[in-house]
Amino acid sequence: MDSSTVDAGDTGCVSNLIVDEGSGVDKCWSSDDALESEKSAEFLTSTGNTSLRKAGSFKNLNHQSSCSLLDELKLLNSLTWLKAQNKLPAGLALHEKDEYPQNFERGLEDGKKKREMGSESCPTSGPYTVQEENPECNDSAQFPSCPSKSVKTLFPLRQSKTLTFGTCVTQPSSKPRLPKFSAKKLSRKRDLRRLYDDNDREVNDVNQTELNGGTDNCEISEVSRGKKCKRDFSSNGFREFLTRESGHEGARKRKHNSVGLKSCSSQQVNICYRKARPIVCGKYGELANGNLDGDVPKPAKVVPLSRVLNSARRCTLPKNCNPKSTSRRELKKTSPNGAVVSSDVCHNHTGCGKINDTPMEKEKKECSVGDKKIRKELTKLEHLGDDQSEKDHSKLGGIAHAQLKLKSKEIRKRSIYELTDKGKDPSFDSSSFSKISNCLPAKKEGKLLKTAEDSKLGLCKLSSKSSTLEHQCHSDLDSDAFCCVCGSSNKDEINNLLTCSQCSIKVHQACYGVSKLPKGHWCCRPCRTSSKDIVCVLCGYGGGAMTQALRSRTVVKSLLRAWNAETECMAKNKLSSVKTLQKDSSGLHCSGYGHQDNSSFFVLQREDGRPLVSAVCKMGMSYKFDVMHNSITVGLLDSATKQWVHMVCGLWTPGTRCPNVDTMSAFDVSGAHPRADVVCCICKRAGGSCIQCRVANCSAQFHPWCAHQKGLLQSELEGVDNENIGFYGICVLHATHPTCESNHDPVNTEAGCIEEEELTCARTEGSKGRKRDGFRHNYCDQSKGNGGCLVPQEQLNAWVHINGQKSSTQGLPKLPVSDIEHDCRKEYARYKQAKFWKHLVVYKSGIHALGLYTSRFISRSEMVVEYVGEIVGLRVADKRENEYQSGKKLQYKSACYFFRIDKEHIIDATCKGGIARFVNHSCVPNCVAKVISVRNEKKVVFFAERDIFPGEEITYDYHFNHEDEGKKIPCFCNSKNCRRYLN
Ligand SMILES: C[S@@+](CC[C@H](N)C(=O)[O-])C[C@H]1O[C@@H](n2cnc3c(N)ncnc32)[C@H](O)[C@@H]1O
Repeated sequence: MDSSTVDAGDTGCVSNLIVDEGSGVDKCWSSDDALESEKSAEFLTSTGNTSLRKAGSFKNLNHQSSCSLLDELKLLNSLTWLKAQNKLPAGLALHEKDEYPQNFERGLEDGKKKREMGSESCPTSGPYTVQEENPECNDSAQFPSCPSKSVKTLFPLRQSKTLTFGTCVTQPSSKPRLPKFSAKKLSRKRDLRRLYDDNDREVNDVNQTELNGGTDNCEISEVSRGKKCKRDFSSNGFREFLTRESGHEGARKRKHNSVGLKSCSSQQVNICYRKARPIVCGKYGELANGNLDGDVPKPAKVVPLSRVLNSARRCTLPKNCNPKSTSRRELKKTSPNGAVVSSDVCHNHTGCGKINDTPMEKEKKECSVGDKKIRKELTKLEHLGDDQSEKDHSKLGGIAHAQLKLKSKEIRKRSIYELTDKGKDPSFDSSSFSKISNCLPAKKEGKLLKTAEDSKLGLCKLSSKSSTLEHQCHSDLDSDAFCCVCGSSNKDEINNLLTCSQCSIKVHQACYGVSKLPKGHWCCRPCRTSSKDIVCVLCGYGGGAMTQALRSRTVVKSLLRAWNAETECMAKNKLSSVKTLQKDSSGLHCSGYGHQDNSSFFVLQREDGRPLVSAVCKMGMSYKFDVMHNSITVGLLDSATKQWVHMVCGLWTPGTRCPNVDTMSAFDVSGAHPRADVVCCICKRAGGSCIQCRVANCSAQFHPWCAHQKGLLQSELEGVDNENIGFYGICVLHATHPTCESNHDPVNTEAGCIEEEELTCARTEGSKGRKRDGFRHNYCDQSKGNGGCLVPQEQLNAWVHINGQKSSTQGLPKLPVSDIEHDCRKEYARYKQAKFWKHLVVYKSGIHALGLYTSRFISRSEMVVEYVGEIVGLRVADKRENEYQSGKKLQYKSACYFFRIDKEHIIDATCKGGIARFVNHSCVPNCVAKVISVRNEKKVVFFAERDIFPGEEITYDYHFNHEDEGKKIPCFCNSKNCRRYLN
């Protein structure tokens, strides 16, 4: 049992402390232990990571907070001394009762004795003592980080918390008299405040414990005074100092401040009152005064949020701005000088072309400088071969070409956006589709257009516009050079973008399995084999990069069945129409039904004898005949005909395999299970292999190929060691309106819930609620039929193989890092750099007790906040949960601050945590929580699911496990589609 004392240094927040459980002995250890360099330490500090350190490793402590505390104390001490010497600076008064308390040491001694007698420690006298920055510390002996002895002589600014076996036991401070300064001399206070620099607010401990300890909540303070009061309230001395400074007026104001929602006077800019913390009482969490010692509660003086927002940085929407047109991309575009500026700054530019005020300008500068810095840092990392580096990605092939893919992704995002907007617009035509169909070879574009001519949504229609559209498609193709598989235009010497000399499609070597750069012309496989009119056996569409399909009989049959179902339908109901159509279709005649393996279909023949299969699509009430002549129909009569599959369909369709990992020259599609009755929600055609939208409860199904056209495909690294890649698709609706209610599919509801719950969720009330523990480590089983699939190992091998070959000369092989993962990390770095948490405020919530609000515009997919707290194992979490439930602290009983990050770990933000602990649940949230990995550390990060406007409360879906009646927690999210219960 190690009796090391650990210290919370840094800036007040003991975030992501890792409290592990061992063989009966809980250990606290620091994630900083894993730090390899000073730089990493800095990074962690700036990112608000744990500051716990084992005893003996305090060398690495960030002295910032202990120094600022020290400085404060020194200052007070000095003032006392100065007063004794009659040398107090002019204008500064120090009353006797405010002087440095001489009884402090006695208080310390008392406290120490008590602890020695075991009265305040955990019965098991845990081996570690965790000192929070924020809680008051009354024992300098537990402050090994304080370099100066003077700490020992300081008055009890803090109340310490002993964390033993995962238990927090509050040690009441020996409350000595605290210094009180003249109310007039606020300038001195400013000096003092300077000691508390405008540091990372998120990393401030927002511990809202101590009903009687009176720790203020820095975020609450911020509500009323914006930035001014937000700094380290870890020091009660400082608070007291400020409080008393305000003199009688402060006292008067305190009367109106009993709930403590607002601890800053609205008039006295720099004053924060020391208040009892608000607590959440009762089952539904009514706010109550934290002071339970008989004070008559006074009504809270609640400052209107509008005022808070006004006093916070101004990020108001320009009047003429259309909220819908605020995607980051667009905002960036509208920046008048063309500079890349952060979204909130750009926001002011949107439609207005001017910046409102100087702070905004400053912010803009900060942000763009921040952006630059991040970019620089990332570039540096990339050059250094960091695992996030783009170069490594590119080594792995087009799929992993994150940096430039980002560009292409953004283009896609915009395209989706435009599509959606236009989709709503009756004037929408397929031009948007053509814009994003840039991977279609010019030659084959027309083919796709033809085959999709009857679709109602998105696909180009052969109409009077068709020539224009095709022309547009072609010109898009001319200007862009994107890989047909991954969508990236990136290329490098080891992964070239090849162009087929015949059909002009472009593919990365790695995406198509071309390990050697061909000398001279290169041809794709269908062109090499002179295959004409080929269509993919999985989706029925032509165009794009294809490879051979093996064992395709079943899928072909299914496709034909789907087509034929429509034909049959027509035959039964509209036979006369068929005849009419036949007559109308020059050069065609019907050879009647064909039968093959119990499935029947029309076989139509041209006059020259070439076989055709008819397909009929509904077009309103009439039927239209669409005759196709393609590799599938030809294959009906000639079994030697080669069948083909899109690389994209091969990769994204569950059940396919790639037997030849060297060349990816073929996919075995026999494992795919197309359903003839499933209609693709993008092209509206039945048949082919569809995947389901990855959003839980969404029953939308679509062909991977159709989704690819719209940039709706996603791939992510998964598994504990990122050993798997999950392939997903998202429907247009959820890509553009993530919060939209899904089509409720009763068949898939349960599965959807399981998946969603296992994604990222707050822990349920009660440990036995962890029915389905675990983050999605392995999608193999769960994802089937739910939109996701794991790529078979062979396919992965293909990528790794080609990379391996290259990397033997070019560097270490690395698994591809998905775009999303890369983007998340990049976004995380950007967020930290720009300190975006500064725009978040804690304020009374309409949903429950306190909530987190934004005072700036946050565009969709931006990082909003990180959920920080102590990382504990399940056993510790269970123990704590019991303690919280049975303890005195009411707010712990009624609110859950646990967030499960994976099978074994939970972030407990109950006692120590960041502002994300105030994020309430909503059934229609504006954020989504994701677990991302930053330097091998798991982080829980909230990303905006849609644009969030200043003044909106931040919410996410808790995904609590379902509980039986009686244990249900009513939901007060007030959303239209509220599920009524949290669990
Ligand atoms: C992490 S806390 C959220 C912050 C909390 N409002 C506070 O003031 O500390 C989570 C708890 O808030 C409450 N809560 C959050 N969202 C809620 C909702 N939509 N309806 C009812 N209670 C909610 C639940 O008691 C839940 O256990």
